Amino acid sequence: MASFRRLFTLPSSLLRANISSITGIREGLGGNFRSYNAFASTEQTVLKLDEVDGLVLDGEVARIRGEFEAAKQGFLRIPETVKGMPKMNPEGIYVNKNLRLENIQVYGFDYDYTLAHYSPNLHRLIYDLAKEHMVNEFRYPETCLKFRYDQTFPIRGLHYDKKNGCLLKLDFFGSIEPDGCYFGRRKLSRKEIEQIYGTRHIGHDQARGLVGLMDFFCFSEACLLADVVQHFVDAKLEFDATYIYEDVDRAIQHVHRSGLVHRGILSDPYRYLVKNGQVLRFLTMLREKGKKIFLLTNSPYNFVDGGMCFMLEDSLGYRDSWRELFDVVIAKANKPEFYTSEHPFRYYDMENDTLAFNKVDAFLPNKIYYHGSLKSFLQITKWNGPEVIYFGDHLFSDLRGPSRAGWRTAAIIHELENEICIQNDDNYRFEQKMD
Ligand SMILES: Nc1nc2c(ncn2[C@@H]2O[C@H](COP(=O)(O)O)[C@@H](O)[C@H]2O)c(=O)[nH]1
Ligand SMILES: [Mg+2]
Repeated sequence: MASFRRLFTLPSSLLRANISSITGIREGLGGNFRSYNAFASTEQTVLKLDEVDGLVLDGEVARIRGEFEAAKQGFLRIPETVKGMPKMNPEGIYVNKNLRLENIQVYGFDYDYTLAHYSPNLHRLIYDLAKEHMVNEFRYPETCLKFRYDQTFPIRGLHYDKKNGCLLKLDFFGSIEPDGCYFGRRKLSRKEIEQIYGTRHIGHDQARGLVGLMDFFCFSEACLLADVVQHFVDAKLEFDATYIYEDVDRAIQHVHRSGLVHRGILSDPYRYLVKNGQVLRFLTMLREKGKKIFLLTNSPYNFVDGGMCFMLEDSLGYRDSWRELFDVVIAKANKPEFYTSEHPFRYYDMENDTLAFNKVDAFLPNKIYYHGSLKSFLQITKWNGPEVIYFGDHLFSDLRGPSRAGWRTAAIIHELENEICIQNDDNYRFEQKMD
């Protein structure tokens, strides 16, 4: 209805006339117009107006009808123009720089949220594990166990303000979005935002107290931060927003570093992992075209192996064959430091779950390597920056670091699919047209 209203820019006099007339008719004619919708049935309303003696003068009715017809014609013209605008493919690949794929000889992939995709159940798992850790290890009140992950709450790219305890959505220029400031689970009004921050713009000093929650894994953290703040607010207890951040962050780190989350995912892969047959088709096609392929992930090997076997089990011949798709597999790479450090690679012994001590000066097929650095990677592979493209989801770990190294990058932006669907929707397009 909102879009219809916007599109249908009736002159205010007409609107006023209609609304008051409808009221009059309702009162006067009892139930005749009970199901009236002020906008959907405007024409009907106007047609009836001149039949109601004494309510509106004939001249006024003619004027209203004229204005209505003009507005209606304007409305009818718009779809034709808008219809001509091409719709975008939500599953498409979009470029912001020219890229000749024939010049790309090497394809690199991140693992989590790039090759492997997860259901929202994963956020719930991380949230629950971290919450339990805070209660069991940091002695947060047992009532915190009642917290439930709310998948409608977080989005990517929020900032937590360690000084004030607010979650912020900043725009491109570093200003707080009007609807984008939450204290606990409560959205703050513009006035409240101004009381805390002075203006909507975040200055240098304030920015120092912000921590970015940049990737998909951070959804759980954002929600848990908000819920813990809300807990203290509800309990009318004083709290330090920095300590809340530190506790939540430590709990989240524990969940990842201890491998709790990885074991949780592999214990019930159907619940967490999303199978996608196109991945294998794409990798196979690259191999057939003679491209080199590498996997560079921060995840531990066993976790990646379990996930890849699960995702490709229906299409691959035998269990371990996914590794044959890759020329090089690097796990626990410690991105983004990988791009700037000088760490050597270590050979990972899959059988014994141990790391070898000897120097790595070649990548052998079907072997796994840990840690390392971009510098060693380039020395060993001799792959040139511009002939490499790296696919990833994380702004710093997968996009900024590699770009600085001269690689081409491809960002996996899940949100775009939904954004494009919204932008393709006629309601949205009509609204834009009228603004
Ligand atoms: N220690 C932390 N590990 C984290 C955190 N968030 C995610 N992760 C882990 O990183 C990898 C992501 O790997 P990639 O394939 O996308 O490079 C995955 O194993 C996560 O469990 C964190 O905040 N701290
Ligand atoms: Mg990733």
